[in-house]
Amino acid sequence: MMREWTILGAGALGCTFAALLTEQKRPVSLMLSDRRRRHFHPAFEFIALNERRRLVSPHYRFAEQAADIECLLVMTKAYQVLPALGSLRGLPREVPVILLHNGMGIAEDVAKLLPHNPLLAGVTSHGALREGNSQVRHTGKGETWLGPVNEKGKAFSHLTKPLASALGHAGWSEDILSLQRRKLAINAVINPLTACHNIYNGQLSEPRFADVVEQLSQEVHTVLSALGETETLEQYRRRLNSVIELTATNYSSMHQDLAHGRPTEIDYITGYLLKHAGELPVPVCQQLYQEVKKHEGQV
Ligand SMILES: NC(=O)C1=CN([C@@H]2O[C@H](COP(=O)(O)OP(=O)(O)OC[C@H]3O[C@@H](n4cnc5c(N)ncnc54)[C@H](OP(=O)(O)O)[C@@H]3O)[C@@H](O)[C@H]2O)C=CC1
Ligand SMILES: CC(C)(CO)C(=O)C(=O)O
Repeated sequence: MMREWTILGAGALGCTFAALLTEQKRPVSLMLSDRRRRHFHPAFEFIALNERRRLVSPHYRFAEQAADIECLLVMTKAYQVLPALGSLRGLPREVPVILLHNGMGIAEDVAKLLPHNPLLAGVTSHGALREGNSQVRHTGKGETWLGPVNEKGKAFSHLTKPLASALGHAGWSEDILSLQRRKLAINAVINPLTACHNIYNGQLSEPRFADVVEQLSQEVHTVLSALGETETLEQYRRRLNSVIELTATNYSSMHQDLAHGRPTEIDYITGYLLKHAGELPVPVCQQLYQEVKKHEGQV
């Protein structure tokens, strides 16, 4: 039986996944927030990497239709995950729930909220941008990894198959926590620095940022190592530099969030590190956290 994918969070990434899944004739529905109830477009325009444009018309659902969900991909911002899932009364307990947001620390609360559901997490390096109310651009193709958060989640590795054919790549990792930490390690340097200094990612390679990038990388690496991460500082530095190079002309998501007056995901990136630092000194993380919070408060 072909399972219908329900995507909770019809934003840049959610619409991009919906467009790529429908292209493979996979049944998809987009679950919209309450505020869209009165004004949603029946279709959105998807601009593919090759500039080809097409209209995508998935099924639309609202929270009260949670009982019909077969497989749930959660693609809201990190701070929206718990309120969004909390409104899904009647979600069947056998439905797998896959969390695809940036940052960490939410899966633990979701496990308490939905103790019976198979719970999975994922990381993706696809890029997507909203260009208007009903227009979404796919900006970069990347890898997507899923893995189990709880015991029941372990039975769902087969979900990577339809995702791989739609997205170009999807893999399964029993240690998804490690992949999330590695993504967080990148975001914890690039995102707050680019947001606070109002620069694009590539500018972090300029000599004026060398010291702060180095100090911040060491702090991030120390905290994540204490949490069990095995990547060496040297391997991490190389990975970070390569992401800075590959995304040199991008504005990071945190930069864009601040620039558009939206809340950021800082609590689940730098905030997660601060929460787990214990006695470890993390002065640069602390300072950047406060600075981003201050900017958020001003918007
Ligand atoms: N965009 C990208 O390139 C990438 C994003 N990510 C991560 O993926 C996540 C999503 O990012 P992105 O798509 O850019 O974010 P967006 O802000 O574009 O999308 C989030 C969507 O979630 C919706 N939403 C919020 N609350 C609810 C709710 N209660 N019920 C239903 N829908 C809800 C919002 O709806 P509304 O507009 O109505 O408020 C919005 O459409 C983030 O964690 C991001 O860091 C990861 C890799 C790449
Ligand atoms: C990798 C990076 C930093 C690319 O901009 C990103 O994931 C983000 O902006 O959130």
